[in-house]
Amino acid sequence: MTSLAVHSKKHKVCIVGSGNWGTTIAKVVAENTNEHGDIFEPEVQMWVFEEEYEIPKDSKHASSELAGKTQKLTELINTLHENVKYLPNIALPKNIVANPDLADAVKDATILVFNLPHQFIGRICDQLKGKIVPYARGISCIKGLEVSDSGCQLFSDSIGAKLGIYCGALSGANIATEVAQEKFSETTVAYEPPTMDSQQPTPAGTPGGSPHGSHLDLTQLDGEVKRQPRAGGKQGDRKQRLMALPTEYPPLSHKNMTKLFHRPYFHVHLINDVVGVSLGGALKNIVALAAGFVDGLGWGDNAKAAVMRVGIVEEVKFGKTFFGDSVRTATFTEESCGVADLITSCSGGRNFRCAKMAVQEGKNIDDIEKRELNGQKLQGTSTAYEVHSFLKAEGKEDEFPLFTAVWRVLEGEKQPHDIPDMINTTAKILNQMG
Ligand SMILES: NC(=O)c1ccc[n+]([C@@H]2O[C@H](COP(=O)([O-])OP(=O)(O)OC[C@H]3O[C@@H](n4cnc5c(N)ncnc54)[C@H](O)[C@@H]3O)[C@@H](O)[C@H]2O)c1
Ligand SMILES: O=P(O)(O)OC[C@H](O)CO
Repeated sequence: MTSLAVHSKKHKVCIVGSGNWGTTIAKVVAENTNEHGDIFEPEVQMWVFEEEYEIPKDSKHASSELAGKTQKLTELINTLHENVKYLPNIALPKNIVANPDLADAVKDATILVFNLPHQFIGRICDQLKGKIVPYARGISCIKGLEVSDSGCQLFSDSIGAKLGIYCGALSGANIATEVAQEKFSETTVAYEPPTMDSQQPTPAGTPGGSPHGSHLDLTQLDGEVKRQPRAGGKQGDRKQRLMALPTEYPPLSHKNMTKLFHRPYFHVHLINDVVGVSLGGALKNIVALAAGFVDGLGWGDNAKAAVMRVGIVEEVKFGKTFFGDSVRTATFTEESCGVADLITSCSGGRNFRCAKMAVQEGKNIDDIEKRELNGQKLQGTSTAYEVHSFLKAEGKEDEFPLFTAVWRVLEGEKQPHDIPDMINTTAKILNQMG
């Protein structure tokens, strides 16, 4: 059944963040807002943490009148239609507007896409309070976890709680530069629109939409998709208090959210397991460090496969232990945000590459990060510390030997060649057998 409703307003999108992935997602979204002018305003605001930047002498823009002295990054992006610092050599659609003023960038935006290194999001949310449209909806592309004295939270949950909005998650096997070059990849989006957002009727024969966590058929996406509240029920409870999207706007149904992110080269699978999507993206960064450590020793593919195997087991166990049974194992094994992201991250990701170089050169990984990444940020090192402090507080360090091993190596307590011993469950079993 198709709704014939005509909506007088269109959704305005703001990307909060403009790094390597932030700019790539801005490109994806801006291509789609141009194509779907019936749902979205074409212009996409991209908030930029302003900085001065000088175009390098080997850049194709070296002869530009902007070259030769430092310029504001926003001016460079808006003039050259390229993020010369964080996504060089990728042409950006002209409907992306780089904006250094956070409050101005989010003004009137009904869709907020959060995409910045996880260590900065708390402060950004503080600045956003009271500045956003109260019925805005969010998507977090952040790969990390918020660990505090009160426990461990998904960023989609903490953003939602701080801003009083519904926030879903997007994560997948997505090395930004490859996506920006329009090489084929897949991603996973967890988005459960609050009931009130789905103003179009549920298609006949699909009461309540698709089953929890399964792929969704695009032809059936106009209706609401229901999910059991997960352990703790925070999202479920909060959703009841959300402000309804005014009927002047097209519904933010699964179908319209898919139209925002899906490209011929970037395939979106919508599922309901926001916990699995978020944990896969956050925890694989720790595993990628372990893969880099053993590869840096020259131990070859079998060693890397071993830490990846243990890593995915610990990812699922972390979900089940701390977020309850509503986390689906299949999210880790079948979706792009699970094992596929683990594979790509342990092959060509920044965490993997920097960890490998650190071992090969006998240097500190933080120094390698500064030398190699030109301002981009590793997420695995801080996540390893954050997850360790959470596991320690829970008394469960021993139950996650790989996550703990990575922290020990980063701390200098252990060496990369100690990793096999630290994840050796056979030795433990033999000990127990006497
Ligand atoms: N790069 C990738 O390939 C990729 C792919 C998928 C997901 N992700 C995830 O997306 C998120 C964003 O990563 P990214 O690659 O866009 O970032 P990045 O690693 O390129 O980090 C640089 C960004 O951080 C910003 N920044 C620096 N200091 C800041 C501050 N004090 N406050 C606010 N911003 C500041 C910079 O302005 C720049 O925009 C991360 O969680 C990452 O794990 C990255
Ligand atoms: O480069 P990394 O290690 O931050 O990983 C990038 C993406 O998350 C891969 O999906």
